[in-house]
Amino acid sequence: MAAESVRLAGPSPVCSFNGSQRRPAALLSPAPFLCLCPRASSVSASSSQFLAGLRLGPGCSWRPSSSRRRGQREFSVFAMAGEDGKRTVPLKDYRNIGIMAHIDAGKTTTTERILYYTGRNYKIGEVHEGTATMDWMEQEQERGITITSAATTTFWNKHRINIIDTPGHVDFTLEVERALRVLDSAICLFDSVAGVEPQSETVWRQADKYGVPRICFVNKMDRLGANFFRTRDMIVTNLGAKPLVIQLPIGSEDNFQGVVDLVKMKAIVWSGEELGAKFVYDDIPADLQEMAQDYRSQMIETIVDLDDEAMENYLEGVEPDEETIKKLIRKGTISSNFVPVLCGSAFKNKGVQPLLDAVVDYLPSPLDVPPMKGSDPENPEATIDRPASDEEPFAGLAFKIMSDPFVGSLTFVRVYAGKLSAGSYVLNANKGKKERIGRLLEMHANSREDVKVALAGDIVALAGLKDTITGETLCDPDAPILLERMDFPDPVIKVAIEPKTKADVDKMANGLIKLAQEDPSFHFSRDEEINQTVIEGMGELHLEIIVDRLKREFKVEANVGAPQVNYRESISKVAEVKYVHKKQSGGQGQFADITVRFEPLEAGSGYEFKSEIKGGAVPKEYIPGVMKGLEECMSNGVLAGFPVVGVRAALVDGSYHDVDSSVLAFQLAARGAFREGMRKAGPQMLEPIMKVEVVTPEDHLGDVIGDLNSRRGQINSFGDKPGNLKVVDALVPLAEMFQYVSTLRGMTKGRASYTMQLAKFEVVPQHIQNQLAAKEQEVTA
Ligand SMILES: Nc1nc2c(ncn2[C@@H]2O[C@H](COP(=O)(O)OP(=O)(O)OP(=O)(O)O)[C@@H](O)[C@H]2O)c(=O)[nH]1
Repeated sequence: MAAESVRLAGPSPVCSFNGSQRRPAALLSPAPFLCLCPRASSVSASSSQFLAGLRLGPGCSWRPSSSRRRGQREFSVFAMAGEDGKRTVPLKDYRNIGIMAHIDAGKTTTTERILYYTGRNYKIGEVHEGTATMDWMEQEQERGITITSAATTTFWNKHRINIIDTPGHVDFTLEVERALRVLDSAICLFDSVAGVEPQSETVWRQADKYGVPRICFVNKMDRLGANFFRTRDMIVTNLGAKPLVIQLPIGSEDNFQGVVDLVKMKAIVWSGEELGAKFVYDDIPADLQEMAQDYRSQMIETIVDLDDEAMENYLEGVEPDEETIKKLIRKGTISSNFVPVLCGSAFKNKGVQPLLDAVVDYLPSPLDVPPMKGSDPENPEATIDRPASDEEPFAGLAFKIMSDPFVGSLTFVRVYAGKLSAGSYVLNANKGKKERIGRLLEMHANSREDVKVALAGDIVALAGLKDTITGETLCDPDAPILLERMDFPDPVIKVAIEPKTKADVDKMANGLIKLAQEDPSFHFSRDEEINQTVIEGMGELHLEIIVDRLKREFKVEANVGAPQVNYRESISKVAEVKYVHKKQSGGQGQFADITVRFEPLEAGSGYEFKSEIKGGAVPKEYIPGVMKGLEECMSNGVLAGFPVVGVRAALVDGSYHDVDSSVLAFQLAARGAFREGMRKAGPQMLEPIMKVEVVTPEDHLGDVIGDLNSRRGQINSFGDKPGNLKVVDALVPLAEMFQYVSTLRGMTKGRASYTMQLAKFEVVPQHIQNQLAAKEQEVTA
């Protein structure tokens, strides 16, 4: 039987309740409130008994949710928008944050602590035990990795914090991309032993792209080889960022005790009791005083630069007070002048509460970031600003679709402005279609609570949408706005997949459609001629998870082929072709005459079309036919049928026939021009080249390098890591990296590890191009 206890978890106004005998008398400000009932049967009785007579403060309401956890039921009483749809937490007290880092830096572990100290969870879920709330997918729990970003909401010091925990593995980079697109700021985590790792660099650049202000948390200070200052230096050298050290570690490795808070000039020390919920402010240890003074001076010199008055006072010998220091750190963080750096050990429950304080103190609310920009769907040239306010017309972005066994599918939406009510109609501005909002749900990983209204700044899941896909805008039908679309990475690998039995055929098609709706970085296609389905994704792990989900969620047994690289085709020189499509068979004939110039574009670009037609040589109404014909061919290059990139096609001249010309005739002419033009323009195949980092004990260094060389690898640099480890940086074609994980394991007895990510596309060596082209001819013969 559960203990009869009421526990105040952390300094925020949050209570957890275990058992049903005692409860606090009042819930005075919006806060999550948990009631844990040990047996499902006692749930309704205990929750209503427990809640009866609970005094509620202004704007507070409660709603039971019923998520089942390990034989218990959990009820959360969660005050959000009041029942009347009025705001309970001012927008200035919202923080929409992401947690991002290299694989295994401790994102999920830190999020679990955040949920515990804020009272959202009544106990800490551990990644390695498969009990982390945020890693709710079976595959995540088994593998101890995050695959899909999970959203949750919690409260700290009366601030509402919406959190998205993102995956670190590069195969799931889309999840990071979409989270950054809709969040206002981020915590960037580092492993204090490894420092800034390759995937931290990638997510950092992604955050730069979206202009997301961030704070850094140097985690794992308890690990052997932990080095706060080395990580700080790597933030400068590897990320080109300006760190602002606002905490120093007290001890490290086994002796890590807490942090020096350079703003308050106090030590914060955890005794290890109550899973880190208890900590004390103390004097700075004598041996750290000089260093603390030094770092505080550096911090103050950096921040007074942002304010003339503070600078003047400082030059006259007056230090800013605590309030001014916080105000200036906030200003510099939001304007991305610097990144505050904190430290701790999430696993040993040290440093997380000050990290939450920093989120509240330094990261922006939706009011502190520039208003959302969009365009008028009727007139794409006209830009519209939609400031974060409940009074503005509703505008939100669908950033994630998740299939759900109970409600079909859930569409995650960031509300930028206005109000969204369950049962109302919104406009999908991309499709020009109205959608009805069935249910509005506030998500806590995979459990949910129904809400009636969502307001500016909220992240909610909508049930019942029919046509909306990731990246589309939902808005007030009376005030249409089109928000900027999201970018999706193109798949780099593919495998053939075949259902094992006839019964699996339809189930597989259905499963693939659902999975592709959820994940825009996953594609599939079916070639009826050779009766083959091909799935494409970001890496071996990505496709492995897709196949596993097909099996578990859609009960599809399938045979999977060997992975293959998704090559691209491009051209190396300019070529111009004239193509005449002419057919005369009885009645009306077909006539289209076009001249198209094909030009190579710079690496990394896609396909562009432009018309240089003058004097109506090709009438306007036929030009879409040319565009369509060329576009259709772009997915199927002339060498081996791979997608074509880096090409501009310019329609430069042509002629038509008054009776026999049609859009279709121009479309067919464009296809012919493509086939001829691409062959003349020096077609070539491109392959993905991966940036590979291998960390290996020194005694296996020779084997690792020899093996990389045999994979057409180009070794770029060597480095050292604590623990007598060597780091090898290399560029290797993806085609040579399949199953590398098992080779490396075998070669080094499991002591080496590696990460890789896409660096660029490069021309495939001629002999391999010939092999690929020959293979394609065999398949199509
Ligand atoms: N010693 C130590 N281990 C930690 C700390 N934080 C996390 N870990 C461990 O590191 C491993 C990875 O932690 P996660 O929280 O899953 O890391 P993650 O960044 O969410 O990983 P992905 O989502 O898979 O990228 C787990 O075994 C954790 O228990 C820490 O502060 N100290």
